[in-house]
Amino acid sequence: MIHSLLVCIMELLRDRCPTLNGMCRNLLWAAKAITGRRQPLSIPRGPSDFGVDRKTGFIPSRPLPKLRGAFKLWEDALQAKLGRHMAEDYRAGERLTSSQWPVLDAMDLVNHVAGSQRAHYVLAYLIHYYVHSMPCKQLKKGTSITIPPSLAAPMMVVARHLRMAPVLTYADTILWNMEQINEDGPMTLDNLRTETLFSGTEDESAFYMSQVQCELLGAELLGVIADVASMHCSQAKDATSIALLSGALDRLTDGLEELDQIIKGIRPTCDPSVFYWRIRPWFVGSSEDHPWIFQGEDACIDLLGPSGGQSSLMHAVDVFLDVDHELRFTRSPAASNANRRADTGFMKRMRRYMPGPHRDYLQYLEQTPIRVRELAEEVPMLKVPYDGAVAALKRLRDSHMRIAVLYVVSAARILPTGCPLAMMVKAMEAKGPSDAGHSIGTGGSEVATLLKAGRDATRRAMLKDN
Ligand code: HEM
Repeated sequence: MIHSLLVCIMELLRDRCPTLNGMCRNLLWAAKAITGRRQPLSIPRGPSDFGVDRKTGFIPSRPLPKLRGAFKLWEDALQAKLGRHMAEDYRAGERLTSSQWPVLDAMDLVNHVAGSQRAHYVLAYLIHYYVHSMPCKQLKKGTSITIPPSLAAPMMVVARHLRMAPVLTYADTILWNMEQINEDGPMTLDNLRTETLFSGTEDESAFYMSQVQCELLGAELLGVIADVASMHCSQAKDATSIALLSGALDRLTDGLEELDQIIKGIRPTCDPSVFYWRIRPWFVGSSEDHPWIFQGEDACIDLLGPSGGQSSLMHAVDVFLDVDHELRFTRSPAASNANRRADTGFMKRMRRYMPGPHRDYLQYLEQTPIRVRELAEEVPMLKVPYDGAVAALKRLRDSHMRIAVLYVVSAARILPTGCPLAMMVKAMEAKGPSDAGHSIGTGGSEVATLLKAGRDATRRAMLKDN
């Protein structure tokens, strides 16, 4: 009885007094949990509980500190074999001697999130280096590649702890692969640089940094999304909230247009041929031709390479605008045959490569009471700003598709001469130039079909056709 009264008072306070909104919301959930009036999914939380920073978004608020003590062994290897010297090592045919290394107990790292993340990052780069610098003769089609226990065992421990795949991911290459130029300076683009490069080229750094730029800009978009997520349903249709939502959608549109400009700006700084032949081969994960085995561990399924499809930022925008990649809803214009043939589960699968808390954040956003698309269907004033944001996301996917076709499909047709890469180039040469529309991306997809399907799914979210 007292608890129910408490719930009523707090509902009243929350609706009447916006400044107490956050506090009341938390107390309400707790009170409802006690009274059983409504089963809460979890205590409501904010972005920071999921490792999302107000200023840097999914990028940590500071670069991950280097590992110390016994784990410095991995750091030193990364520094010596990879870093900016890796391309030369590769030419010299040097191999990581990790099979002679001790098997370190990574349980000592898991109490510290940044330590686990750093270990995942260092080990993932070392594992990809180990695999892709293997002498060609050992790599006949169908041969499996065994990752030695010194790399496999600690990687499995940290990957399980972080609830992400034990392989190089978007988090490793983009979110965690940076250092500050001036350590006392801010986490802004002009004070950051890439830490680890496979090819040692400026092109690779530019490829990573363009995505870092997207993620940093994305922090602002995540702020807009978080503000809407914290609104209460009963407020959603009052005049103030509609004006706020409309403003939020306009800000999202502007941000997506800026992301579009960043993607369009990649071309002068990253050469498509360098990307395709000298950078991308290092990203390849386990494949049917060369399945990876983590010595001493059960079989792993999540072992594809890094992909922009693993960017939690892009997923958050999709969730917010209710883009239906899986063709669950009947929307207009109807999905084409090519759309239906595409890998409609790709985006969902890519979530397994994200750090667990980032994936949880997406789930949290999916469960927030305000569904912007449904609201915009009901409230005429929201239709135009909602469609504007969807149109901006569609334009971004159009630009991205053009870039991906240029960098993957077209670049695959021109074989470079004298390229130093051993295993992957040989394997690619044996396969021959790709057919447009059938190039397989690092995420294992048919690139053009997949990206068109994503663009069309975005287009179908627009209300003016539905
Ligand atoms: C040279 C630059 C880029 C190239 C060559 C490129 C290439 C690709 C390719 C081939 C795919 C297909 C899936 C796969 O195989 O992994 C893909 C997917 C994706 N990429 Fe990129 N990408 C680039 C830049 C970016 C940037 C800057 C972002 C922004 C964060 C991004 C975000 C995405 C997303 C979200 C997907 C999933 C499909 C979709 O949402 O449409 N990419 N990219």
